[in-house]
Amino acid sequence: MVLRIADAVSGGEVVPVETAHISGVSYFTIGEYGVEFLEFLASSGAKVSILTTSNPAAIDLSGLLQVDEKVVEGQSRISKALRSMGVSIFYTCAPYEFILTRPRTYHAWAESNAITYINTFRDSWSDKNPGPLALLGAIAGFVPKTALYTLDGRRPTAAVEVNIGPLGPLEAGVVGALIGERIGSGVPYIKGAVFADEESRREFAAALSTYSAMVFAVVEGATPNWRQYLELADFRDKIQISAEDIASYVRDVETPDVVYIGCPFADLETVLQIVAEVRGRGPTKRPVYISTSPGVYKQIQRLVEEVSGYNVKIFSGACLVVSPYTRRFRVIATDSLKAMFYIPKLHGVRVVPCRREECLELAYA
Ligand SMILES: C[C@@](O)(CCOP(=O)(O)O)CC(=O)O
Repeated sequence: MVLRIADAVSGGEVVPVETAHISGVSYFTIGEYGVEFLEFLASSGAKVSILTTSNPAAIDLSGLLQVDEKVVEGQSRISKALRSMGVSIFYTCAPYEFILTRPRTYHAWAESNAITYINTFRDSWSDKNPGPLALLGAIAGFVPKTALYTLDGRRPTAAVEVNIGPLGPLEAGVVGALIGERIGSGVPYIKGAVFADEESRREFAAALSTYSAMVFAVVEGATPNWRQYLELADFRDKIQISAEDIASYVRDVETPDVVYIGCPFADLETVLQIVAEVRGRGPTKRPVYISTSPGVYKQIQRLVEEVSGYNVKIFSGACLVVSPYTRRFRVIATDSLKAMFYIPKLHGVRVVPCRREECLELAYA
């Protein structure tokens, strides 16, 4: 099947890949037909031939997100099928946290934030493979050699100037979304962007690829080999992003029912910062939900228990984008542009943006 797809999209050429990461493994997003597809592959004896990880599921590791029995059952069928194919069911949207991909190595990843992260901040090469293709590629060990697996296909096409100072997670997300919306396709070459921390890099990568089809940007001074990319550049577009552009994106904040941090999954530092803040201030008035990766979660289990008494709910392996649990809320405040995009579409719940500090203020308001 991979060869047939390659005939259609890459002139029959394929590229061997070191790792795969599949998306579309939540019963909420793939439903019955998706489960049947996975069960069909598993029952045919298919096995992955490379390290393959999976995106978040509809249910978290400790059962904090209570969902219908039907979803529990569907999710467990998905896990069973994935496990029998040899997929590492370490449900995370941030596999780059523990798979330290090297520059100029090939990968078949399907989750757009993760692809954009490794392409942009590591110059590791992955195109956006649809979930089923990433899985088929994991079994075959190769995927179609589409443009992003070639140097020519990674040639920057748009010059972007961002002179705003260090970008925190919300600003980084807005910059990603604005570049995505204004350019739409091609490869942006970004000058002047400084990311305040790891969370900001994650939010930028997630927003760029949520608000456009782009999964690679060259960030001057940050992307490995950026000088070579600059030499190759063939700029057709030129845009500037200003502090005013960012301000106009972040509208007045409506009072939320809950605050949500962790789309993409929050890194350890972010979790620890929030924990320190609530330890100092005491229980929040509105619940704060934080999704993080199973790896981080396992390291901080004692803290998770401690802050649950402060109305802070840290969970892992699932997120509020792919879990139907989200539907019980009316308004969610978040610093994630990706959550802002998907939650209203998938769950019909309103989402308002806030900087991390403002989000916490809202939790205490
Ligand atoms: C809901 C989901 O499709 C989010 C969108 O992912 P992406 O940004 O298109 O990779 C993820 C998933 O189903 O695993």
